[in-house]
Amino acid sequence: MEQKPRYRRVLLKASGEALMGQQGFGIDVNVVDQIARDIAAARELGVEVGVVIGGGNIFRGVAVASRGGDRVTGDHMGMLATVINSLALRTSLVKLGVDAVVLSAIAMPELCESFSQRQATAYMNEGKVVIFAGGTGNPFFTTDSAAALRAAEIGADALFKGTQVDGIYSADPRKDPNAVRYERLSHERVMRENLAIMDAAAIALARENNIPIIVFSIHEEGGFKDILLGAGHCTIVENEPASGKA
Ligand SMILES: Nc1ncnc2c1ncn2[C@@H]1O[C@H](COP(=O)(O)OP(=O)(O)O)[C@@H](O)[C@H]1O
Ligand SMILES: O=c1ccn([C@@H]2O[C@H](COP(=O)(O)OP(=O)(O)O)[C@@H](O)[C@H]2O)c(=O)[nH]1
Repeated sequence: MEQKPRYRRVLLKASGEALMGQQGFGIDVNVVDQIARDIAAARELGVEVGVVIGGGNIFRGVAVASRGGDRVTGDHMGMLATVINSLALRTSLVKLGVDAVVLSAIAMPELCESFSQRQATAYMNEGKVVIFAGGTGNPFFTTDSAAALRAAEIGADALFKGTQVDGIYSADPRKDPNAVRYERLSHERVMRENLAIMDAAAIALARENNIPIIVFSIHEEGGFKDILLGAGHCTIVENEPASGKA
C-alpha cells in the first residue's frame, strides 16, 4: 500500500536540550543519529524537510543575563551553539546517505553557507535537507521563533516541534502530574492560556501565516514519520475555521 504523507514540505524544530540525551550537557551522538534516522524516514516518504535546532544543550543567553552578564553576548554564544548542533546533525545525515546542507543566519563561510531564502528554497526543491543554523541571527529571539520564521520563508505546510514531551498539556507536564494532554488546539487558545510550549512570538508568526504547529516527542523513534502519515502521538495546533471553537 502506498503511504501518502499529509504534508509536502515541513520545518522540523528539534530541541537543543533533547540532544543531551542522559548527559547534563553537550551532544549525545546516539540522539543525533536517531533524529537523523527520523529525518531520513521522512525523506523516503518524499517529504521535503527543513530543520532548525536549538542550542539549549550548550548555551542559553538568558542564563548569562540572569547572572548579571551581557544578554546580547550571551545570545551570540547561544546562536553559535545552534551552529555546533547543526553541524553534528549534518554529519549524522550524511552518514546515512541523506543529502544535507547547513545554512547559517550568521556568516561563517569556512564552516557552512550563509542563509538566503532563495538558496534555501532552491536546495529544498532539489530534495536536500536544509538545516537552518544560527537561529534568526538576532539576539532576544529564540530558535522557536527562528523555526516559525523559516517555516514561513520556505512555504512549509507545517511546523513540527520535536521536544521533550509528547504534546501540549494544560500545564507543564514535567511539573504538574495532573496536567492533561490536548489533541487539537487553536493558535489563539495556546496564546490565550499561555501554554508555554513555544514562545508567543513563534506562535503568533505561525498563526499569521496559517501554519499548523505539531508538537511531538523527539525521543520517540519513528514518531515523526507516523505523524506525517496521519497517525502517531502529538498535539496539532491549527487556526480554527471561522465558525469553529477550540
Ligand atoms: N503546557 C505545556 N505543555 C507541554 N509542555 C510544556 C507546557 N508548558 C511548559 N512545557 C515545557 O516546555 C518544554 C518545551 O519547551 P522549550 O523550553 O522550548 O523546550 P525545548 O528546549 O525542548 O524546545 C517541554 O519540555 C515542557 O516541559
Ligand atoms: O534567533 C535566535 C535564536 C537563538 N538565540 C540564542 O540561542 C540560544 C539557544 O536557543 P534556544 O534556547 O531557542 O534553544 P532550545 O531551547 O531549543 O534548546 C537562546 O537561548 C538564545 O540565547 C538567539 O539569540 N537568537
